Amino acid sequence: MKVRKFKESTVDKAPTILVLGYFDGIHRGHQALFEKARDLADTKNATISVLTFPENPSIVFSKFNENLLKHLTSDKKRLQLFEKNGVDFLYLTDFTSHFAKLTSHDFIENYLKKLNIAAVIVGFDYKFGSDNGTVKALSDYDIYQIPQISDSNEKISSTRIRKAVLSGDVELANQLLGYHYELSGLVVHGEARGRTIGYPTANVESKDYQYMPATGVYVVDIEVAGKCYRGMASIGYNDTFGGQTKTLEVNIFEFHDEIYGETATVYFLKLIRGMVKFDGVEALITQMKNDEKIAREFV
Ligand SMILES: Cc1cc2nc3c(=O)[nH]c(=O)nc-3n(C[C@H](O)[C@H](O)[C@H](O)COP(=O)(O)O)c2cc1C
Ligand SMILES: Nc1ncnc2c1ncn2[C@@H]1O[C@H](COP(=O)(O)OP(=O)(O)O)[C@@H](O)[C@H]1O
Repeated sequence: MKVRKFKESTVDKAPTILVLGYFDGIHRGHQALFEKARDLADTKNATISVLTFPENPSIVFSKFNENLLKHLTSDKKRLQLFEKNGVDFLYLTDFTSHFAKLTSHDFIENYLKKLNIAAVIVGFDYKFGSDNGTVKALSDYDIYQIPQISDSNEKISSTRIRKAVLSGDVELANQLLGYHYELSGLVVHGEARGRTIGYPTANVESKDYQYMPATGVYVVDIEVAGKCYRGMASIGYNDTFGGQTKTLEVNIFEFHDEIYGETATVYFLKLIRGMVKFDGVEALITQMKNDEKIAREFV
């Protein structure tokens, strides 16, 4: 897959199936658009292109809050998902005040007409341009609008997945994403307490703007130095010890190595329970033994 800033001089000239949208998470609803794109690319002997934005368009329209910078995936994972879904060319354009003022007609003239389009694919609710143009504005193209995909009679959407992650329902998030919700980060030093209670934990600090699942204890898989292990994670303030900062920590099963400075990827599989402020360390250890049993048995 080639990733480019959208410019007339950088667009590929071969016939292409153009998929339009923002695609936070590239969830099962989004994946349906790419399935159609692959079908059409085969029959029309065309490439697949996506024209999208690196950041959330709401930044231009809404009062700022930090969540506007967050995504369901890291930038790296987002690229991997586009590639896995068959995208050949990813064209990025910044969603700015100037961009937001373009009408649907301007967008077609300045962007679509620069590409050699064999077909256009959009989602069921696609609107574009300052005039809120619909697919009718794209009727000069071979245009496909993909119907909404539901799960448990409810639309699959980035908003629904975001809510599931923030409430700790990572199983629902995973089911709607079609893959496991993940966070990557550097393994850093904590209080060096974990080893003294028989449960060393790799403290994972992410530099990506992503949603952190709700505080609690989770069954996870963790990838470190190219290998994947089962583990159990804690997200919280280590209330039992009066901790002040929120950490993501993973006790990794069948693992005995020093990994400070390594990059680890944590895949969230299931919420086990909420965080508890225990009266003493013994009660915490007893609870962690139980968490371990659940995490080891989870399939
Ligand atoms: C599976 C698991 C469950 C945990 N549950 C709790 C909990 O309920 N309450 C709590 O205060 N800390 C909990 N912790 C966090 C521990 O307090 C923390 O890992 C320990 O203090 C070590 O911290 P350190 O990495 O800074 O040395 C849990 C940690 C793990 C790995
Ligand atoms: N099974 C394991 N799970 C997690 N970390 C482990 C494990 N075995 C060894 N380690 C190492 O020990 C460190 C965690 O020990 P811990 O006492 O909790 O210290 P810290 O407070 O610095 O996290 C990890 O960062 C890692 O380098």
